[in-house]
Amino acid sequence: MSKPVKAAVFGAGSWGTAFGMVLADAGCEVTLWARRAEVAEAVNSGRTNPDYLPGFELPGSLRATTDPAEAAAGADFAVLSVPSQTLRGNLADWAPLLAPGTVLVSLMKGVELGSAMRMSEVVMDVAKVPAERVAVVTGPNLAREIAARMPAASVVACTDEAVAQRLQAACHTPYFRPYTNTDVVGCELGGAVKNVIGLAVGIADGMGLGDNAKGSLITRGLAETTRLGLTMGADPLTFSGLAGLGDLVATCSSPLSRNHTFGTNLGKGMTLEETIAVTRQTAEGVKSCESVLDLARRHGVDMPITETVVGIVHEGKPPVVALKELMSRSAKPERR
Ligand SMILES: NC(=O)c1ccc[n+]([C@@H]2O[C@H](COP(=O)([O-])OP(=O)(O)OC[C@H]3O[C@@H](n4cnc5c(N)ncnc54)[C@H](O)[C@@H]3O)[C@@H](O)[C@H]2O)c1
Ligand SMILES: O=P(O)(O)OC[C@H](O)CO
Repeated sequence: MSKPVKAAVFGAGSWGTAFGMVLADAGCEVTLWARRAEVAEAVNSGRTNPDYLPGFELPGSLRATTDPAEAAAGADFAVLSVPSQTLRGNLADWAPLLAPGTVLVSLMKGVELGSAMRMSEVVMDVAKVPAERVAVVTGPNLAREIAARMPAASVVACTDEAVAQRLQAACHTPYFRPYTNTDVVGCELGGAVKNVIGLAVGIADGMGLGDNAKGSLITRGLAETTRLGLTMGADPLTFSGLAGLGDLVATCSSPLSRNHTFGTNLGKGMTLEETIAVTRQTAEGVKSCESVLDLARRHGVDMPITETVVGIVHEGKPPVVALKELMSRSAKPERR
């Protein structure tokens, strides 16, 4: 009998815990690193994570620890699931603990502020590993639905298809269907920009702008994501797949999305401070809208919806003013 695949999941928030369940259900030996002892204790003795996934029973084979060395020991995959803006600092501590063959897997959907790096680039930079040792999991994967073992498809991306296939096998369950993709750039951009578009759609929903506005924002959001992706060397077909359209649809239509909900609260008239105060989990688009816009400007790409979101979230622009500006941009052909 072959020995079970070992996975370390760093980050016991909603997605780290839910993806840890997926890996455990797929037959992996999973150790979850939690920042707080009470979270590790709840996972180990109560099989729950009440702070992030209340009401879900975790598999007995999912163990937790606060010791990163214990989690990292012998891991085939080191799965990273912390907020994008803290990854660099966290990974600097964890990378020395990993064995030379460990594949680093990013679950994160953000772009680093300041450097405008995608998460796989931050991983390569900090852990000093080549692209073939870094994989990305992305797609329409709302953590609470996955934790309820509701059906979902996903994308496992790595420049080395054999590595993507190994990870695919390690996380394939009857309810979680991962597809491989070698377009890491496109997959990561799809995940990061959909959070920004999710904010925009949430704002529109909060303002009561209707479903035509929602459809228009999703479609034009995908257009600006694709424009950026093409300039950065991504495969345009990635954006009509799970990492692009699939994730946009899930995020922009679900009350479970933190980005969508954050936007809805802003659109209803809450201030930024009030919205932050009621948001208990990571809404990546709030910070990444600025780094995505930075990335777009570095590549000379026009991203009007992203720019509008930055205006509302970071520059105090009232949503009604931002809407007027967006709608009064000069007329143009759809495909340019
Ligand atoms: N929740 C989802 O449905 C979902 C699905 C797909 C992808 N993602 C992505 O996964 C990533 C993680 O999101 P999440 O939903 O698990 O977030 P979360 O807010 O639920 O959990 C974040 C985790 O990171 C930890 N953390 C926060 N600051 C930290 C720090 N400075 N150092 C170390 N740990 C820290 C928290 O304790 C928590 O365990 C994000 O990039 C998100 O976009 C989330
Ligand atoms: O809750 P959100 O907005 O971070 O979205 C979660 C996932 O990325 C959906 O695929």
